[in-house]
Amino acid sequence: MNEVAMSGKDTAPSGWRVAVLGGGAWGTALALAMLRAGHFVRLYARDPETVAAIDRGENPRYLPGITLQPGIVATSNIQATLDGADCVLAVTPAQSLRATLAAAKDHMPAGIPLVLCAKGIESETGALLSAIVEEILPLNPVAVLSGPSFATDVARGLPTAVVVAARDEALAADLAARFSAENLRCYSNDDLIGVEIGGALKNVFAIAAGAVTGAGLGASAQAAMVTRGFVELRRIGAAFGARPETLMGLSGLGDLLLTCSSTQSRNFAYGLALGQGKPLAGLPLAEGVPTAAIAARIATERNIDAPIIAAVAAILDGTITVRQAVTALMTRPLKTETND
Ligand SMILES: NC(=O)C1=CN([C@@H]2O[C@H](COP(=O)(O)OP(=O)(O)OC[C@H]3O[C@@H](n4cnc5c(N)ncnc54)[C@H](O)[C@@H]3O)[C@@H](O)[C@H]2O)C=CC1
Ligand SMILES: O=C(CO)COP(=O)(O)O
Repeated sequence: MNEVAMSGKDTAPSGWRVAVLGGGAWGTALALAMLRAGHFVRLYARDPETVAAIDRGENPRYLPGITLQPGIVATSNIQATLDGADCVLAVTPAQSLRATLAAAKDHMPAGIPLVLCAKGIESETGALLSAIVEEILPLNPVAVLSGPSFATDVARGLPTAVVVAARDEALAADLAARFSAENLRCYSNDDLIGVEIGGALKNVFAIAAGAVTGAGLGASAQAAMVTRGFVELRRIGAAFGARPETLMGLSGLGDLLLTCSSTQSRNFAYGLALGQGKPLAGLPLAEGVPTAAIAARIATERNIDAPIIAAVAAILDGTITVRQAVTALMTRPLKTETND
């Protein structure tokens, strides 16, 4: 039976014209969240079938079983989506962000905020997604929305807390206030890089957590991996200038807690299949796959000790098995517990 997405705020949509780029699970869920927060929502999906489905009030490919509340204006015309927008949410996968922004560039109203909702690092260049926005759209302030938030939970209107970050504290606070609704609580943060890195790297450890579970290594191994993984996340974050306390928050620790413990996470599910030796072809998007390889390269280049990230990258490129990775991690020279 279909479950009707709940409506949060009762306010008439006197709000912003919000343009959502991306008609997948997260783009559609955020479009619903923006409707509930009182905004007018246009959504760009490149696939006409997705547009037709959203017009019918569903997105069965990406959000099966969820009925969309009316109000999302979907189109495959990116210019029409962006025309007159007050704010843009970029919700295509990290490795597609550059292409999405290139398509948006000529139609982007100057000065309006671009809110990154994808989680990853560009695998070819090692660029953070915010750097790609600043390169392609230098006239648009960049913000990031991140934190523990499964698209299906948000689409169903279940209580969720996220963080909205921008370098300009006032912009972050304004966006957080405008995006919040009864069941979406948005905190603000001026540590753009910290919030971005937390979301990008947690996916790598979600894959590792899934692999540990899939290989039947036990709950103790799982806890050890997530804890030591969090140390690696903070080391890489520090190298990019993230504030340590940011990574203790929703984007970072919060998202690790969620995605390292739930088969609802596509990254965890990907790792689970890896650990069980099951086929990987055809699995849904797992952003941690391309990000693991580039994060491992960044760690090597910057001389950051990140053995779990290196192990995930090596498992994914087929150099070692999950079992071999675990043996290598367990037999590293003993050392003092350093947590930074
Ligand atoms: N699904 C979730 O629960 C959450 C996802 N995210 C992040 O949001 C991002 C998107 O994820 P999902 O929407 O879940 O993925 P998805 O796989 O459900 O959908 C991705 C959508 O992007 C479209 N797309 C891909 N390349 C494109 C391009 N070049 N131009 C236009 N459209 C393109 C696809 O056609 C598809 O509609 C990822 O970085 C993910 O980590 C963040 C929080 C929650
Ligand atoms: O980022 C997410 C929840 O915060 C979604 O995680 P997955 O992409 O692993 O499903």
